[in-house]
Amino acid sequence: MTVSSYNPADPADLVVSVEIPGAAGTAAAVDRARAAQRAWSAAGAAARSAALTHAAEAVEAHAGELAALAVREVGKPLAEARGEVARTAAIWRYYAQAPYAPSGAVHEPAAGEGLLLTRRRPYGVAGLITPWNFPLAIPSWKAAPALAVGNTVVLKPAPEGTACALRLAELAGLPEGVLTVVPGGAAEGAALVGAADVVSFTGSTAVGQAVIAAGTARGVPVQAELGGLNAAIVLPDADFGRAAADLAAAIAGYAGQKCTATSRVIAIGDAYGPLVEALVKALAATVAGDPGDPGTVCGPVVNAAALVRLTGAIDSARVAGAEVLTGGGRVDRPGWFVEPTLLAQVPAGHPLLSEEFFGPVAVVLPAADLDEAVAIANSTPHTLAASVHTGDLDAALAAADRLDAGMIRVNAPSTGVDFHLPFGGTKSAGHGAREQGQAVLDFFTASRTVTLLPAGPAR
Ligand SMILES: NC(=O)C1=CN([C@@H]2O[C@H](COP(=O)(O)OP(=O)(O)OC[C@H]3O[C@@H](n4cnc5c(N)ncnc54)[C@H](OP(=O)(O)O)[C@@H]3O)[C@@H](O)[C@H]2O)C=CC1
Ligand SMILES: O=C(O)CCC(=O)C(=O)O
Repeated sequence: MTVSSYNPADPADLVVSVEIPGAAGTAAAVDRARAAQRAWSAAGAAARSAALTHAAEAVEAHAGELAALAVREVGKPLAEARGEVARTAAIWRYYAQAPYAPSGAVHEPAAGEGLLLTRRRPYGVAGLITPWNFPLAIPSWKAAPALAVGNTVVLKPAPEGTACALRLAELAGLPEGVLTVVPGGAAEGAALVGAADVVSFTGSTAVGQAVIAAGTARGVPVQAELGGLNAAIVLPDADFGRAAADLAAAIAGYAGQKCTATSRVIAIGDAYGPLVEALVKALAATVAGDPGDPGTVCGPVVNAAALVRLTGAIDSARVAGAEVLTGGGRVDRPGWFVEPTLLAQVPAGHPLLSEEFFGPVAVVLPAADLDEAVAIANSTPHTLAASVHTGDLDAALAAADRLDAGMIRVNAPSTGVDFHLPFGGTKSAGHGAREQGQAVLDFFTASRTVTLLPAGPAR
């Protein structure tokens, strides 16, 4: 059996087709990773740091090639693909410092002599299941911290991002068994969850819940970053031109295929009219088309199924009485392209208001005041990211305090978060420890408490 990926802008272009190992082959890859783990952990901080630095340098040295591969394999517009490559190198460099970070603390005993130590130890093999939308950065922000603290890694990328993951691992050039890519689909993913010592997943809510259940039943730690139904709140005092530019980027950048993309725009009071006018203009002016063109903002969606799902949702909303303010159809060119789209008056109960669609499509909703806007934003289990647009810092902080979203950006697109801070959502948007930053180093290690008493005869 094989897995293949195709160019979303030119579906006749087969990017890669590789053999997949099946469940047994995946379990064998985990065994090999487990055999390599002791030496990797024992190699010491300097060796692991040097290996991660080498990975960063290799990514930088092949930046143009990797960006072109992301354009071709997942349809990421060139400017964003270049940004993702730079972010990928920065992630490996950032975690190259982690092996030198303190791995615990020293405490005084509650009574008597001795020493109490806490020490973080690697679990063994980290099983990583990654999506196609950040085919270089997400594998890196899971693998680099897992490796830094002494785990070895088996990575199962989404089929659509297979070539990117394979090339990334090749360039990283880590010792045999330390970073293994297992191409494949659900069988390989499930086998990895069934064998790894710690599991990190990013993808859809439905698959994530299956991964959480399977990993938790085995008693291994599971971290899952799942879908978002992200809200942007615009107050009447906002600069509508600036807010519209930020929102258009968050709705249509990379065709809305980011878990942090904005899909609900909530305009408070008098903001509604001018904001809608500015946003329609900004979305209509968004450059949609060839992802290889450096000026393109909105490329194709990832595959034919995504195209059908998105155009079907827009059509069904229209039939149910929604108004299409801009876009609403396919971009007139071969490939899987959807126009940047804004809808108003989407009736309550329509799936666009409750499900992650992962496309360049948003709905605009009115709210009487900040209380109502926050209530609308929080009225979903998929609370990952949010943005607030206002010149009133007090209002922004009040909103940030009350929004359920795990990541809130003020006067900025909801997308584009920093890699050195905790990343994740609340409710159904996330499970387990946060990704990224220093927080994830705890996730990839188990704490040991060690009590040391003086040797010799009892005193
Ligand atoms: N939060 C985010 O960043 C992302 C969210 N998504 C959301 O998910 C939707 C579907 O995208 P998709 O890429 O198919 O993501 P999925 O979550 O459906 O799949 C992710 C990966 O998990 C594999 N898998 C399927 N079943 C299992 C299982 N039981 N155990 C372990 N692994 C399994 C899939 O294999 P196979 O492909 O063979 O099913 C795939 O490789 C998108 O439209 C979007 O809404 C997608 C990407 C990122
Ligand atoms: O918006 C970002 O910077 C990151 C988005 C992301 O991690 C995702 O879509 O999975």
